[in-house]
Amino acid sequence: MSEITSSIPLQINPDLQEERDKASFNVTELTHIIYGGIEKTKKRKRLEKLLFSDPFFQEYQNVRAFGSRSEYYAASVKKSTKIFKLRRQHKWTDEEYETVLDICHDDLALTLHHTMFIPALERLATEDQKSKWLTLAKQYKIIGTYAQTELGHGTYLQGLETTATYDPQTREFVMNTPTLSAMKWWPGSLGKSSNHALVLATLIISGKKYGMHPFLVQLRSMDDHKVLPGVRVGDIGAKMGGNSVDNGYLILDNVRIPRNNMLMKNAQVSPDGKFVTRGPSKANYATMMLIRVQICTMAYQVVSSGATIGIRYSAVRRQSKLDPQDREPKILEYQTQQYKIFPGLAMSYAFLFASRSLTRKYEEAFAEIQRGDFKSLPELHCLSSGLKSFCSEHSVRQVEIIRQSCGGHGYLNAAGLGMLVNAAAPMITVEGENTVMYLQLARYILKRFAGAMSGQQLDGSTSYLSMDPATYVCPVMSETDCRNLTALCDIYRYRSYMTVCRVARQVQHDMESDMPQHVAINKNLVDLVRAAKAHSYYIVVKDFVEGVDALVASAPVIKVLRTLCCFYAAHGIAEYSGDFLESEAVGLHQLKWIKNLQVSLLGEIRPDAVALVDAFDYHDITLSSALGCYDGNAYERLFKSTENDPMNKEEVHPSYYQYLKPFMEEMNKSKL
Ligand SMILES: CCCCCCCC/C=C\CCCCCCCCCCCCC/C=C/C(=O)SCCNC(=O)CCNC(=O)[C@H](O)C(C)(C)COP(=O)(O)OP(=O)(O)OC[C@H]1O[C@@H](n2cnc3c(N)ncnc32)[C@H](O)[C@@H]1OP(=O)(O)O
Ligand SMILES: Cc1cc2nc3c(=O)[nH]c(=O)nc-3n(C[C@H](O)[C@H](O)[C@H](O)COP(=O)(O)OP(=O)(O)OC[C@H]3O[C@@H](n4cnc5c(N)ncnc54)[C@H](O)[C@@H]3O)c2cc1C
Repeated sequence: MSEITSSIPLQINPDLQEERDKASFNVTELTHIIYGGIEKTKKRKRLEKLLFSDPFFQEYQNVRAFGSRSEYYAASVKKSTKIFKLRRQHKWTDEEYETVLDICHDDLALTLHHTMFIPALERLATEDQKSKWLTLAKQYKIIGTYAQTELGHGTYLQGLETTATYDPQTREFVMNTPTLSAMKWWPGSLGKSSNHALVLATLIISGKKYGMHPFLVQLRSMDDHKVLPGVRVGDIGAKMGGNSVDNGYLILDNVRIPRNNMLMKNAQVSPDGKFVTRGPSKANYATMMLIRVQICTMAYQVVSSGATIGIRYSAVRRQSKLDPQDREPKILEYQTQQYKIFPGLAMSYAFLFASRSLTRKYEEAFAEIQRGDFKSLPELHCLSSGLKSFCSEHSVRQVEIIRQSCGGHGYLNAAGLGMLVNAAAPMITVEGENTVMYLQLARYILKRFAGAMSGQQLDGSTSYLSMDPATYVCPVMSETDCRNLTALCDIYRYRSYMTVCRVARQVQHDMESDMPQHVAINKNLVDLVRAAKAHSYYIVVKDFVEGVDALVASAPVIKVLRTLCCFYAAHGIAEYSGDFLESEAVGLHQLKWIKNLQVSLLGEIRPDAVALVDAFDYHDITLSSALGCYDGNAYERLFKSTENDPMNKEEVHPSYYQYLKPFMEEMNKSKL
């Protein structure tokens, strides 16, 4: 009788325990640093316990893995309502609620209500409107979404075709999506869940257009959820990932809403149809900026989740031979495996520090904006656009590399990596497609560079553009200098400077050659994006170096983070060596030393790899991965996961009786 069972051993896989025993630092200390202190770690643990003591969260994993789209959506609505109820019951603060979203990896059907609808009301509504709509939204008496993108336009907001035409006779707006391409298309939680939507539409008064403004539109009856007259709404179909969310379409046909349903914090329409605006013209774009900042944090969560799975699995998987006399090694011993996974590990910590720094800047600027001071807005818009693009692009790419590094098992849903890649992929597109956002940053950098050239003293993230390039000497003079974090940061800064300088001069040259500005810009778009990427890379490295330098922690924790930071910077130089050489930020000697360092750091990180991902402290249910579980019993968990597979419900699948049996009978009878 076979001894193979699907029970999970109670003990930790010894291969994983061995890794934990040899860590050079205290994992709990690093966990507290990651979560902002011991109290926050404790609070998160309390919330995890509260959530995951409910068996529903375990069952939810099965529906997600094996249910139909409709079952998955229904389970996710249930999950959303459970969490909303708990939020009210326990009077969670916004911060506690954010923590719950992180713990759940946020695949909530009703996610848009909290991530965009409420923040948009907070930013775009007047105090009077807030006391009505925001209160209702926070009490879940209305459920809403943010409906901006249309079938024909997502990026180019001036091209949006939805109209809100003011009728002074009735003091109402008449909402229309007049063409096929005007229908709203994509908004999350729109198709089936929301009964209200914040619709972004072009305001028209007496035939004149006044730009894009937000309008609160009721879509469904509050009694029976039926769609209201003049409204057509539905789900846009299955996606690559994120299928718990009902991204929807919306057609509006002469839907009338009261004048007060235009959110009027930034612009007002008086009862007699006078338009008045205050603040900058882009004030209505505020919600998008908030989410761009949050996407950087999500990118950290995505890549750190991927690194946790990849590293734990690589520590328990044994394959092939290194020493012919020895047993098969853990695949984590292979230098190539480290080379595939450790960049994601280092990136996790880089993005942790960068997203923290960006969030702090956002909060400071937001407080100023609330006081009517908009001076930080352009810098924040460009910084958040660049970092949103950089962090999403790099994290999604890195998690896919980690998925591949797990061999065949990485391809199984039970590994959790495919789902992670597919769920995270839209970070590249949402809240401004990455190329477009990089170009927003490039436009800002070019202006700042021109300012610096004309003698302006720059401040903020672009202050380095006033440097005198003639004073630059590569700060790496010897192989040991390569470990100097400030020197590595200087190399990134100079590479960015030169990349910006080159494209700025090229654009200027093209325009002086009588090329129209838009032609000159389009001719240089690739290099403009390159400049924005170089600037973003510099900012991330700088934030990482400064974050580690400012840390108050034990020597072993600082040492391991400095090693990771050094690896992150060295790896980037090696990976984009062409750019660094071309900009003369490094010479061939320095490049060789840095590449040597990059590879030798793999061996230095290796003994702490498991401890460094343990420090992220992800709950098994959060990670949702047979390969990445804390106990390292990957094979048992893979086998266990097959129990829930509906394919294994019956010994003989119904398709046998329907198709295979008659086919076999026919074949057996055949004389051919
Ligand atoms: C959701 C929570 C999740 C939590 C996760 C927790 C854990 C996760 C871990 C693991 C699990 C895996 C899952 C991962 C999660 C992945 C989830 C992904 C889904 C998230 C769902 C999000 C919902 C998405 C919502 C949306 O997408 S809403 C729609 C967003 N749309 C856009 O962003 C449109 C982009 N376009 C624009 O912003 C603009 O049109 C433009 C391109 C910037 C140009 O603007 P335009 O007005 O047309 O241009 P100009 O007139 O030329 O003006 C330019 C001028 O304005 C300045 N400007 C532009 N924008 C701003 C601004 N926002 N603020 C300030 N200034 C601005 C610009 O700089 C120019 O200035 P100058 O003229 O001075 O140069
Ligand atoms: C999962 C998901 C959830 C979403 N949720 C919401 C939501 O809740 N609410 C909402 O309103 N929207 C939502 N969206 C829509 C999203 O905001 C848009 O898809 C996004 O802004 C990109 O716009 P687009 O689709 O028009 O892309 P396009 O602009 O059509 O991009 C296509 C290509 O054209 C290029 N391009 C476009 N313009 C330029 C330019 N000026 N210069 C150079 N290249 C350019 C882009 O780089 C890209 O390669 C969601 C989308 C997804 C995928």
